[in-house]
Amino acid sequence: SSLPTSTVLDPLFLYIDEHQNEFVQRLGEWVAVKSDSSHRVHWGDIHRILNMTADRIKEMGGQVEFADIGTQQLSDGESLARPPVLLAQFERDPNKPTLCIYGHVDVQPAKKEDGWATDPYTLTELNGNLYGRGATDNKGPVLAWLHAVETYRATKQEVPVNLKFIIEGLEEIGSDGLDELTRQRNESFFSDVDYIVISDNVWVSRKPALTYGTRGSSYFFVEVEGPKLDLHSGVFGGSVHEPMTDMIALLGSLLDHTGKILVPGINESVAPLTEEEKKLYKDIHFDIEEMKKAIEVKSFLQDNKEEILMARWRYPSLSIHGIEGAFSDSGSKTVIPRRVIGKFSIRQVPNMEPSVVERQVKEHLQEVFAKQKSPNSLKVTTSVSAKPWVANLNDPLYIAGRKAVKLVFGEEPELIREGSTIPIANNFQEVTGKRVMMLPIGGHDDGEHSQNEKISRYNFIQGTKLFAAFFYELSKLQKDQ
Ligand SMILES: NCC(=O)N[C@@H](Cc1c[nH]cn1)C(=O)O
Ligand SMILES: [Zn+2]
Ligand SMILES: [Zn+2]
Repeated sequence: SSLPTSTVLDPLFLYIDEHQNEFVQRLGEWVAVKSDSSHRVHWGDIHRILNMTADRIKEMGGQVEFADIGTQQLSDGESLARPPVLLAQFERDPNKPTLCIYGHVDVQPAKKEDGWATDPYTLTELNGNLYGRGATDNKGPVLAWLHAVETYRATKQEVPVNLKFIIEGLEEIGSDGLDELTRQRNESFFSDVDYIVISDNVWVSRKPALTYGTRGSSYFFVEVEGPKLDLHSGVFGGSVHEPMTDMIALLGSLLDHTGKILVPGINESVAPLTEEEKKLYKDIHFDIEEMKKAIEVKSFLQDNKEEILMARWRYPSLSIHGIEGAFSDSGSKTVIPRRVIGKFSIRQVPNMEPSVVERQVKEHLQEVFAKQKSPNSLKVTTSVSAKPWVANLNDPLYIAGRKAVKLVFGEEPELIREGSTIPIANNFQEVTGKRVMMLPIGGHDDGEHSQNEKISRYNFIQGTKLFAAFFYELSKLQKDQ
């Protein structure tokens, strides 16, 4: 509309402020659903949260479809039907641009005994923060989008863009099946989409941000199998090749104490740093001391802000996550585990190619294992295989994002990248050819994947306003062109 901005947005912002307790309550209902995708026992809860999402969309007049995405091969050898992907759309006006919003409603695992201060599945408000698994990753932001739509409807204003939603339940384990669905629906669901926006990451400081890059990821399982049963270390220690000893040699060969990946070929494929790119890091707000305090570490692997951010965003990293089968309870069991599975992942950046990285890692591990001269068996498998994503910052989508941030937060957004992975981001951009932007609302200290994950009430509510303002700015973009 040609109405002044404040005439359109003020009633929306007022509604959001006045209904914030309902919005928080709804987030509580969503957080209470244990939709942890890492284990099949919780997949029923993924179906439940997808149904709850569909119900909200239907209540607001949207049409929903549950798209089948096949079966998942599980680590125990069985296969299981994947929870479907929720595709939704609202009434279409050919004169409006079409925005497709992607999000996920599955979560990382969480147990109170991992060290949470509150029950992870009971949303708990403390000092302005809403604690609970999925509060920021990614139930809070998905709900904020839906609340932005609700706000337009409740204040009797037309949503100024056509809206589509893609909501999935397997993001945290790599979004398997969604790439294929994207290809299948490229000529149908995606054909009239102009823009794709994702809000599944966090700011890097107290300043709001727009995100133009994410790292890719490959996840590795290294299995070493030896004796038929676990053995007594007093009887067999010193006379058998222990699977765990092989495992330590394998995992210990992957990176050095500076964080440098030692797998041959990996670092050589990283895109060189240009002077222009280097400049982008200078003005980013990132307080090293505050971050050290927040996560209680004495130092980082790098010494200055630019190097820390580059290590997070534009260089690869390798993290070792765990060893399945290793004795990990408290106490002092004197066992030789018969079979152990090491788990690690490599975050990837332009111009790395996951399939090449996976081959390089397998060859490296086989070489190290051969030197062990062990009779045990080695098996290396992979999952996730997600490419990095980088957008063009000059895309008009970023102009609308900038304006919306300015309207709600009164300041320019920081232009940032993200160290974590949205597996489908690159796929959306490459397969559909549509413009993709990330518009985060989570705070820099939200602790995604950690104990005590949270989103602040401020970010959740201002984030809802940001999304409402973004619809408006996106529609103006088209008219101004
Ligand atoms: N908020 C995005 C996110 O946390 N994504 C996961 C995706 C992933 C990568 N490997 C397995 N899952 C992440 O860990 O980055
Ligand atoms: Zn996420
Ligand atoms: Zn996540």
